[in-house]
Amino acid sequence: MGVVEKIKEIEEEMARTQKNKATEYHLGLLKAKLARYRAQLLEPVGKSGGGGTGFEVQKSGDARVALIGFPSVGKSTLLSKCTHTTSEAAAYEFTTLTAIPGVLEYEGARIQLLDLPGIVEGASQGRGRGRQVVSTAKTADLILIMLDATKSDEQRHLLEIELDAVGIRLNKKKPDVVFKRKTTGGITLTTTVKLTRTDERTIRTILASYKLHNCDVMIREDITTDEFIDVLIGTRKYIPCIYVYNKIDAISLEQVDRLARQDHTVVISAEQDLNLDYLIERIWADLGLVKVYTKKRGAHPDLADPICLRTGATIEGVCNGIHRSLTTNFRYALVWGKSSKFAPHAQKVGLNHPVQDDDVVSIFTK
Ligand SMILES: Nc1nc2c(ncn2[C@@H]2O[C@H](COP(=O)(O)OP(=O)(O)OP(=O)(O)O)[C@@H](O)[C@H]2O)c(=O)[nH]1
Ligand SMILES: [K+]
Ligand SMILES: [Mg+2]
Repeated sequence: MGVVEKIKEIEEEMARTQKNKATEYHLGLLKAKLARYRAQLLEPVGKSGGGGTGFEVQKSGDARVALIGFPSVGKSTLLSKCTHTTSEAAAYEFTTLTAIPGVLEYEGARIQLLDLPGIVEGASQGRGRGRQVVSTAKTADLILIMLDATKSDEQRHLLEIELDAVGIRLNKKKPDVVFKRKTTGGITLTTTVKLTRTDERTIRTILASYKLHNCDVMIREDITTDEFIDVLIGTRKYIPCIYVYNKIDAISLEQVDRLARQDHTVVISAEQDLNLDYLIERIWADLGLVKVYTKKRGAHPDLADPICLRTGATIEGVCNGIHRSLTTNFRYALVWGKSSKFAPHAQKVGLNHPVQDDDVVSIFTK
């Protein structure tokens, strides 16, 4: 039996099994099995297969945002509106056949916006170019799931399933679980909270099914069985996502209102230029970018031209944001703001010092 059939068999068994306390443990086992087979499905077949790889577009700018959606929802129209790049848009499906990058400039940030081919149901299982598209989504710092507001709401769920199947977890934090493999000593399982959505027996069964007989597991959050499996698999990507409903010019105000009230959702019309400024604001906010102001010795900080960096960026990033040569000639930096441990006074720091939003930085060179 091939992997696809095995997956189908497990899914059928799971559908047949009633969900209750008595079956929780058996279902956990099935889920673990399912996750293993799914992972196999995504492994590249042979050397030339490359099933798991995305499009080869160089990352550039401060962050990457990927446009994911069914054909003809308006992805290319949006790219052409928000960037200086033109991506062909047309009324027929699969107009876009490859990844097209554009640059979105906002608040001193240069954000790479990636237009991608439309995907169909089953994309993650290798149908069409879909697998390449969902693999590219994995490289994004933010995913825009683009939906046609005139079409049924089911599209949203179908896309989530495709992204979930390649290990992308949307708008979720990594589960707070510490997992350490060991060579001996058996399993030490500690929990710092009461587990209400899974239980120790299920966790132990899953560990056994992965042949993990020696490890430390510390669970610090009320996780589900699925989340525990994600931790074991370890390659999950936790990516923020905005659901973008396009073509609101073609639906009633009541419908627009209903869509706009959903979480993580922005409603737009790419063609009619409706609400695009708000979408860009939301993209910037959800990327969690950090703005840093530079200051020359004896002068006031330059508030007009901040440097934009990713959360977690360091002084080295600030240097590169000003000029490449600064890193080579770097002596030390002074920082004022949240990242200074002597705030409100400055701290003298090196290249590895992480900066925070609204910091002011002075660089001193040789
Ligand atoms: N009514 C309306 N139509 C739109 C809007 N945005 C795009 N369209 C139309 O939708 C069709 C598809 O647009 P595209 O930008 O090619 O869509 P796409 O998602 O890139 O399509 P593929 O590349 O084929 O996947 C075109 O006929 C556009 O004119 C909008 O805001 N309102
Ligand atoms: K199209
Ligand atoms: Mg397109």
